[in-house]
Amino acid sequence: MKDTIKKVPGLAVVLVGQRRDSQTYVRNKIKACEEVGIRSLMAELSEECAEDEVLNAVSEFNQDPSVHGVLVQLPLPQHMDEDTILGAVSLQKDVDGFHPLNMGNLALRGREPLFIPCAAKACIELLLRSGIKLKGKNVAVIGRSNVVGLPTTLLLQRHHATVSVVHAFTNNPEDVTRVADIVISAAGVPNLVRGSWLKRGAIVIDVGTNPIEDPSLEHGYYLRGDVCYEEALQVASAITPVPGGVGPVTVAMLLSNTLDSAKRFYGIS
Ligand SMILES: NC(=O)C1=CN([C@@H]2O[C@H](COP(=O)(O)OP(=O)(O)OC[C@H]3O[C@@H](n4cnc5c(N)ncnc54)[C@H](OP(=O)(O)O)[C@@H]3O)[C@@H](O)[C@H]2O)C=CC1
Ligand SMILES: Nc1nc(=O)c2c([nH]1)NC[C@@H]1CN(c3ccc(C(=O)N[C@@H](CCC(=O)O)C(=O)O)cc3)C=[N+]21
Repeated sequence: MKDTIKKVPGLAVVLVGQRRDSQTYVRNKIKACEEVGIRSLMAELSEECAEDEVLNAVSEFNQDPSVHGVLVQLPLPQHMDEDTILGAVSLQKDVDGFHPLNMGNLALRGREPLFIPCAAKACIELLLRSGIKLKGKNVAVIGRSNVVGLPTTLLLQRHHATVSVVHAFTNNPEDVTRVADIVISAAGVPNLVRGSWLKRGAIVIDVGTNPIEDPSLEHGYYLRGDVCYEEALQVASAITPVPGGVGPVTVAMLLSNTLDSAKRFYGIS
């Protein structure tokens, strides 16, 4: 009996600062952990704290044998070096997949990362579970960040899709998206993707989760995706909404990565 109690998966979250959207996302992650029986721990640090305090929190979680996943919620305050902090997370506990070695292994053929970043994994999972084949498909990915765009592109290529990447300096992005079978948007710009940007029958995955301030609401904001949903709905054959689309699946992927990590730790296949 004691043995089973010991084998509970554990996720530790480091949250720096008071951003309301980050607090909500972290709360969602912790609530999801509770629902499935993953133990969650949290270190909350102030916006003004020193980088060393964040590194100390990460280091403590790295060494805690009851913790199998360590996640540093992004964005970090401006005065902190994201690379240093993400690189300090134990490779074996990097359930976000943002450690440079995990990202490098995702990019290199013949190598397997220990963890795949959750939002990228969510996009692929949504497509595959909907019966959509990726091999040979033309996919436009809007965004090339380390968090979403880049790992999504790398993962799509692993599934043999032909990927075109659109970013802030792309001229006429609609010319790229209009020939795509699948459009995945992760730009962080509300209503960027219009109906006219899409080929008829295209499949649209909207990763954008953009808080729009509205003081009259309880949380002080509501969420909008990157895609003009009403317009896209007229053209697309399938589309994910915001909220209630990629976000909750991203959280599910985090739980899945944490479980995989705990199994690896305990030697369970
Ligand atoms: N649903 C979920 O689970 C998750 C949602 N998100 C959401 O996804 C969005 C993107 O997040 P993240 O990648 O961290 O954001 P970043 O700001 O780090 O990256 C945005 C990317 O989009 C590109 N971009 C910005 N504006 C435009 C534009 N007008 N046209 C084309 N490309 C543009 C940027 O290009 P350049 O590189 O040239 O600057 C950059 O590559 C956000 O709304 C975020 O909240 C993020 C993580 C998980
Ligand atoms: N280290 C790190 N890892 C991340 O994975 C990470 C991050 N930092 N920083 C910010 C982005 C954003 N992100 C979301 C996760 C869940 C929802 C989510 O659950 N959204 C719900 C609703 C949210 C709400 O209730 O307001 C939905 O879309 O339906 C959204 C966005 C993870 N990110």
